[in-house]
Amino acid sequence: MRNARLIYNPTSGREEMKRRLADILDRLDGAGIEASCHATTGEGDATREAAEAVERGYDLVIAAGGDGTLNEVINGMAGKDNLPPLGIFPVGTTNDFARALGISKNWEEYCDLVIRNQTRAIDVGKANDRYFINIAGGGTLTELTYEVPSRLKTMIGQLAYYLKGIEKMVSLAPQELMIQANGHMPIHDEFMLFLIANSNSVGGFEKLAPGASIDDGLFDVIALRKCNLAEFVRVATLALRGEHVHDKKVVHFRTDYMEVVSPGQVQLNLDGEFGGVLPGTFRILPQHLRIFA
Ligand SMILES: Nc1ncnc2c1ncn2[C@@H]1O[C@H](COP(=O)(O)OP(=O)(O)OP(=O)(O)O)[C@@H](O)[C@H]1O
Repeated sequence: MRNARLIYNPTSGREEMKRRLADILDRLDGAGIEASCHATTGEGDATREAAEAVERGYDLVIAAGGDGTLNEVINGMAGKDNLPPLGIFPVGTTNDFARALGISKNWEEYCDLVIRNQTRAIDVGKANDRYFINIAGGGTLTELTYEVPSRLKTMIGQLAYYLKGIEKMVSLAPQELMIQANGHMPIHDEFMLFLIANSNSVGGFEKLAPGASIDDGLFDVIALRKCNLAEFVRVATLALRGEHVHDKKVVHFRTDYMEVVSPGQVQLNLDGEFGGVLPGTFRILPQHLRIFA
């Protein structure tokens, strides 16, 4: 018998977990996995529960929700020793990470994968004292992720960001950044945004970090230098096809550690959530977490 802790957000997406819960528990139980459940009540709850689940020595943890819930669960688990593997039921409005890992939305198939104990180890990013799995970003343009309405994202995916980006560019000021990365010369310039990608699925833009791999022990860093609206439209259009990385306005490199500072106030975005402000140190924890996938 394996014991599991299932942490789910009852409000995620179309409240799917409320309908599915009994069936999921049944299927796991039938295969010798006894799961106890916790329905989250609000912000921060999933983090506390996940940390406790690790401390109490559960054999596995399952997070059910959207990227917000998953980010909270990862923040409760990462950094600890003897981590149990993590399962993900992607029932949120945005499920970028599950998409990046090819995790099935079919709950029966996914239960069977958990039952078979089929896992892969993935890198986890650490930004100052917080963790992320998809992406860390900074610069005014990254605020897009808060501004594009969920419904629009679901309907038209990456096009929603593209359109909002163009709309926002009109009022945007670049920010001065100093970037120091392991294995690279320091860079000091004005940037519209910088992205530190761990996976290649970012807000529906699957080609934003086209070469990023979730288990290579490296971040793919993409930064857009100061540019005007016409240049932005060119780069954004190239980004739809993953060809922006060769543009002269784009800085692209791989690293396992970097520091970013700015004389201005630059907000950080971690997996789509507000993540504090610069200065930031970004470190990769290679293959830190096993995921059922
Ligand atoms: N019971 C609850 N009621 C309201 N909010 C909650 C509850 N439990 C958790 N939350 C919060 O809801 C946030 C979003 O959840 P999640 O990502 O699972 O859903 P989602 O449907 O994908 O949402 P989003 O519209 O943000 O993509 C979480 O970060 C969490 O802080």
